Amino acid sequence: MRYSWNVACEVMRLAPPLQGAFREAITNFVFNGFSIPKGWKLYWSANSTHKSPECFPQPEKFDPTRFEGAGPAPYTFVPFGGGPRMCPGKEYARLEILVFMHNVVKRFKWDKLLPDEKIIVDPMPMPAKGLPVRLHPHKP
Ligand code: HEM
Repeated sequence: MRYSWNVACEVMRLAPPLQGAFREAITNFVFNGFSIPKGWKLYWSANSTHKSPECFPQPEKFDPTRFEGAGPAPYTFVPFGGGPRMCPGKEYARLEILVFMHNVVKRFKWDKLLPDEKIIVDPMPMPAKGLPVRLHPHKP
């Protein structure tokens, strides 16, 4: 299910379920010309890294092939964070997502009832009206 996971990753790139999180600087350092003192709280943003054209050419384009081969450079695709505090539920989430996708795709064709439904971020991205769909079983 490599392609399915590439599709799921591309969805999480464009709409990361968690926008980012906080860290504390453990030493003084300079980043992009900004001096960050030890002890400062920092916010790392999955959303802005995922939309950077340097990391992801044509960042607004939905393209699961970005994840083929070696895939994105380390620490550019971070829906589950990175480093020692990276999400410990990543593999469980992957299993759940793939099982869900497999069952929906194998059993149903589906239509969105609200084609232009907006996504609201509060603080997680969610379809504004709960994503109502009509399911059509492949085998009635
Ligand atoms: C699509 C699903 C999920 C996404 C996108 C996600 C994302 C994240 C992110 C971005 C972090 C912060 C990592 C960091 O600070 O570097 C995190 C932390 C965490 N996640 Fe998840 N997560 C998901 C599912 C889960 C599941 C299913 C579980 C448990 C069964 C879980 C448990 C945790 C825990 C306990 C932490 C805190 C880890 C720590 O601070 O050491 N997550 N997750």
